[in-house]
Amino acid sequence: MPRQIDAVVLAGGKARRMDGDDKGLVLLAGQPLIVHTLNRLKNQVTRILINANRNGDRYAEFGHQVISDGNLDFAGPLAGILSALHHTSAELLLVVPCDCPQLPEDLLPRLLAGLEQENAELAIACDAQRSHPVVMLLRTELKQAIADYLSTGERRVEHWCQSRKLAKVSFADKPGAFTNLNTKDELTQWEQTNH
Ligand SMILES: Nc1nc2c(ncn2[C@@H]2O[C@H](COP(=O)(O)OP(=O)(O)OP(=O)(O)O)[C@@H](O)[C@H]2O)c(=O)[nH]1
Repeated sequence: MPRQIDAVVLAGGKARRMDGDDKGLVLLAGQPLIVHTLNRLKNQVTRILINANRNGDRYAEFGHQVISDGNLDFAGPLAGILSALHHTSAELLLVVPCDCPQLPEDLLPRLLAGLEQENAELAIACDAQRSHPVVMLLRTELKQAIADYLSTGERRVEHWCQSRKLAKVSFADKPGAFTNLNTKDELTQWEQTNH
């Protein structure tokens, strides 16, 4: 039987560098930023959750279930991942941020291949420069481990990833695939380069 894999798009941050505007909803080339990300994901998984801590009604218009961090509001991306793990019965969860408009369309199969080859608990994406720990595929059985980590007051997603059996999957052949947009200037620059 094929594996069930759900995805969560993290849009639950404070977006301070975006002047506090809700990052998933800022417009890029005429569409909310998260729509670019959703378009990259929609052919890769059957079910997508959107994790957002404000403007839930707006996010619901995109046609996917919206979840918040609950009582862990704004505790960082791991809190969003934990919330998604509470809302899935899938075996694996694909995690992406809302601000990466050029995510690879073969993200899932490549992360899955890396995870299986190394019999890892989670696989994170890397490019030629660095790792991107909020672009990951993880086994949902890690839910308790994340809850335990957060309950100690720790928040660091990369630190947590390093503490588990981790596969790093290279996308060095796709420069710019994980370009993320954090400021209004970066949105403008991206529009000028890509349109
Ligand atoms: N659920 C949830 N997601 C978060 C939280 N903080 C960051 N994220 C998400 O994690 C991804 C990377 O976040 P950053 O860009 O580092 O943080 P940000 O809050 O969005 O932006 P800055 O405040 O400008 O750093 C984005 O998709 C965020 O929406 C949080 O507290 N909860």
